[in-house]
Amino acid sequence: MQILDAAAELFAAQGFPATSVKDVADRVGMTKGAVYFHYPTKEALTIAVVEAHYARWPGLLEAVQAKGLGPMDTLLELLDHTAAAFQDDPVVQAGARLQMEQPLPIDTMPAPYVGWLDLLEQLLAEAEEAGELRAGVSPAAAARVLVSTFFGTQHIAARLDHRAETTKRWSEARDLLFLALRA
Ligand SMILES: CCC[C@@H]1OCC(CO)=C1C(=O)O
Repeated sequence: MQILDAAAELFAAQGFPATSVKDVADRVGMTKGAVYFHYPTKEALTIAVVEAHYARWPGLLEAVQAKGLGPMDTLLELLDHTAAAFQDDPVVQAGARLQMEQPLPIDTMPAPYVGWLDLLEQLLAEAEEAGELRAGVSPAAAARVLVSTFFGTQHIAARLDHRAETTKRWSEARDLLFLALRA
């Protein structure tokens, strides 16, 4: 197991305060010194986990775009796979929990939400170009609604059922939202 994966599992399960570098070292079967060789501080390891959370999305987007779907279906498929990642991927789960806990100075952590706001606005603008977005719907406003809804859905899933129902909860929100978004 990689150090980052072990840290993600611990951060996802018990959060930043309750997780020590020693816990990570024990989980990955290394000494603390070996972990510190790769990540000089707990804070550096924390930032690396949050960065790894965001690094998941470009590859997922590429995989979905390779299916050659229309823009609106690409958007829908991307968010469905993202919901599955929040349900099953400890790195994604750890990044989300760390962004909620904000254990480090705000300017040392990646900015939350902005990557998704930009990407979804771009995909919705492509949908508008293709005549797939309901007339009068602003891609920027729709992106904000989608990000807020997705964030809230994954957060509630985390608090109410340890993320076991994330994809089910997202599909409920998705079905209603896309009724309003599709032309
Ligand atoms: C896609 C909704 C936004 C997403 O949900 C949890 C979280 C963690 O902060 C996110 C982010 O920062 O982009």
